[in-house]
Amino acid sequence: MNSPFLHQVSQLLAQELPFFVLKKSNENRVNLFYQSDQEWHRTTPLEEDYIVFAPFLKEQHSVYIPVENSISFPWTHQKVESTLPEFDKEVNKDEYLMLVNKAINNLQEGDLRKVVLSRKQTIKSHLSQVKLLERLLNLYPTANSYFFYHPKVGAWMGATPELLLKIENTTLKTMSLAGTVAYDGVTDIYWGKKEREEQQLVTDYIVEQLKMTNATDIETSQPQTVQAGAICHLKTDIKAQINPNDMYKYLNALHPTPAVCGMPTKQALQFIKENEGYDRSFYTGYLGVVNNNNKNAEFFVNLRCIELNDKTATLYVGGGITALSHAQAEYLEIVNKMGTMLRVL
Ligand SMILES: C=C(O[C@@H]1C=C(C(=O)O)C=C[C@H]1O)C(=O)O
Repeated sequence: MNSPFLHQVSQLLAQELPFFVLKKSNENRVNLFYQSDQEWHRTTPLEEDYIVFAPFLKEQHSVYIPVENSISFPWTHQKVESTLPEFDKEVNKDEYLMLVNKAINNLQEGDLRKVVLSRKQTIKSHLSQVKLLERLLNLYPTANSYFFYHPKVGAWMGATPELLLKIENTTLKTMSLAGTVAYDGVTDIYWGKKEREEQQLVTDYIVEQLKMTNATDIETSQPQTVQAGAICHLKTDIKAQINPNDMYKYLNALHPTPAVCGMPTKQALQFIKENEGYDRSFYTGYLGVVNNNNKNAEFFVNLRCIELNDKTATLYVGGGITALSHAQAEYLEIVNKMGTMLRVL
């Protein structure tokens, strides 16, 4: 059963040692990586394998965990209560509507074509961190679920549908994920113009960025609907051939994609910094495992995530705004997205 894994996690938390848990989509194993001291590694470790937990802003520090110890445990999914708890939907609502309307004006007039705007909300949480992790893993078997802890940085967890970058020898895989509707039992969805254009913009950007890194044989799939918990997104798979020694070149070229920042990147970043009103920290950053001196690596975008503090959890959610957006609909979208992590709490 799952208790040896959960026991190990609670010991690491009690000892205040940095660790990272990853259960990839549809896998029946959960991987635990941990460090035996409390040092905050701010540069890439010399070890062959390491964890990266990176913030949204490139000027902020990532956290690296050299993989000195790693254990893979079997995970048996168990049914858990998953009703949406009561929560105050009005918190920050007016601020968000104002922010989105300001962005829409800007998008209709200036050079900005898309900007992703988010908000955060802090909620009381009575469950222990280990219990929350157990619920997360049981609730979202098809997501990429993670838990990150570092005594000098804090604890974060999430269930993300978005791959930022996967490198396997000379093959690179990524995806363009944007466009959101509530899932109501069917994935045969008619996507509107706003969503289709917004997602295509992300695909085009990724392909252009890959071309600039000299990746070759770039292939894109047809956009398709994917379900992520109670919502659906539009996704295009992208594949290319690369030189695995240049992993950081590709990572830098892709992050942050217009799926989490906007387009053009510089103007979108400026709009976010000047108007969002808080530091996103690790939300919309990325996380993952690097093996074998960068030859194999996999990074996910840090979405549908929470930051855990003593008895509170801070949820972060956002959505892409374009000139075709309606503020009220965008607000409903982020409320829906909040449901993913609220069901865990
Ligand atoms: C920014 C988030 O999600 C991103 C924005 C999306 C959208 O605007 O439709 C969809 C998927 C993600 O790329 C989030 O969930 O917080």
